[in-house]
Amino acid sequence: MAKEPARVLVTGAAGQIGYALVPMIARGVMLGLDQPVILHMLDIPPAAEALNGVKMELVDAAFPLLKGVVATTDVVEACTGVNYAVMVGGFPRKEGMERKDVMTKNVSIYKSQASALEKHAAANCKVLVVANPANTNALILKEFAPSIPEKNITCLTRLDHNRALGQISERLNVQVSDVKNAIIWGNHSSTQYPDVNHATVGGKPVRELVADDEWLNGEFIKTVQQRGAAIIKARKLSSALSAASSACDHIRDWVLGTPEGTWVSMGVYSDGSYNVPAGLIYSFPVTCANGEWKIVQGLSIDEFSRKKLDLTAEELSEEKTLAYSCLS
Ligand SMILES: NC(=O)c1ccc[n+]([C@@H]2O[C@H](COP(=O)([O-])OP(=O)(O)OC[C@H]3O[C@@H](n4cnc5c(N)ncnc54)[C@H](O)[C@@H]3O)[C@@H](O)[C@H]2O)c1
Ligand SMILES: O=C(O)C[C@H](O)C(=O)O
Repeated sequence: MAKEPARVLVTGAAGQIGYALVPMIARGVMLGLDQPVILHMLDIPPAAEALNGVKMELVDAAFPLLKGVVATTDVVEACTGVNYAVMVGGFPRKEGMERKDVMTKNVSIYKSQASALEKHAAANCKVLVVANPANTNALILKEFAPSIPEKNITCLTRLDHNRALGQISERLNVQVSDVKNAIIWGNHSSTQYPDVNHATVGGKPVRELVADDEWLNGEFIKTVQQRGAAIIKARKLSSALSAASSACDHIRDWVLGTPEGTWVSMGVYSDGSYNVPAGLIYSFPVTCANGEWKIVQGLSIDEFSRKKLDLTAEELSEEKTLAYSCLS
């Protein structure tokens, strides 16, 4: 029997990530090839015409899985009945800006959209925040939507995770699909810690295969941390196709499960695991089954890594304070 359509909200749908993301969702890349979808697309009034253009293209593409499109500038209409919410709406970082610079503009959006989601989304709606500062926007959304279970509110660090896999595959000249179990710890920012201490290729430790600790502890980390800025420098626009694709990876693995023996990175509400302060949205290694994520426990953390885990946690605590000061 055919499945009931799932309602998927994309905010900021007239923007560049939105434009890459909605056709992926309509093709089944996010929720599977047997899952019909109804897209709810939200943007702000100045983008209404462009949003309508995206809707026209979705109709023109005749996606078999797409059972309806709601394109609106009304946040209540956009949030009503949605099972998944991909929060992309906001102001992107431009060349020379740090993520903190977009804080003031973006956290207030997340406060007001939290209430709309809480009141109007379907019960058990799963939320993925993409817009920067992603971890802190997700935290604000969580705090201003207290009845949404905290396990349902996440942010995107899968792009950083995939970037780490990509860098290792290029360095070792192996298929990216053979590189497993990298970890992104912390903030989706330049303090994130891309950790390959537990990563493998064909079952062999990446650290042994690369055999160059200086590169792994230096250039590799920096490249992943700075990749967003490098894309902005090259394109004069921030990453979009890779962000959209990684958002699909994030939701797909969350809903359909991670493969046996594989973990991924997700920004989730910290429960204090690995001595990360509770009450932050922090990126951890997770496995997913039955629609729930679980932090991978028991990984060894050496002294080098400990410092990096703490540094990015400190930045997130500072962002939290700054976010609240922007809202008051
Ligand atoms: N977490 C990640 O890995 C990651 C990766 C890339 C980009 N990003 C972030 O994603 C966000 C979107 O990037 P983009 O390149 O698509 O930007 P964009 O400017 O092309 O699109 C953003 C869209 O959001 C809309 N918008 C603004 N305020 C809104 C509101 N209150 N409600 C609904 N929509 C609203 C804008 O009108 C615009 O259409 C940025 O914050 C960017 O920094 C995050
Ligand atoms: O770096 C940015 O501002 C854009 C995005 O977060 C990215 O990582 O590509």
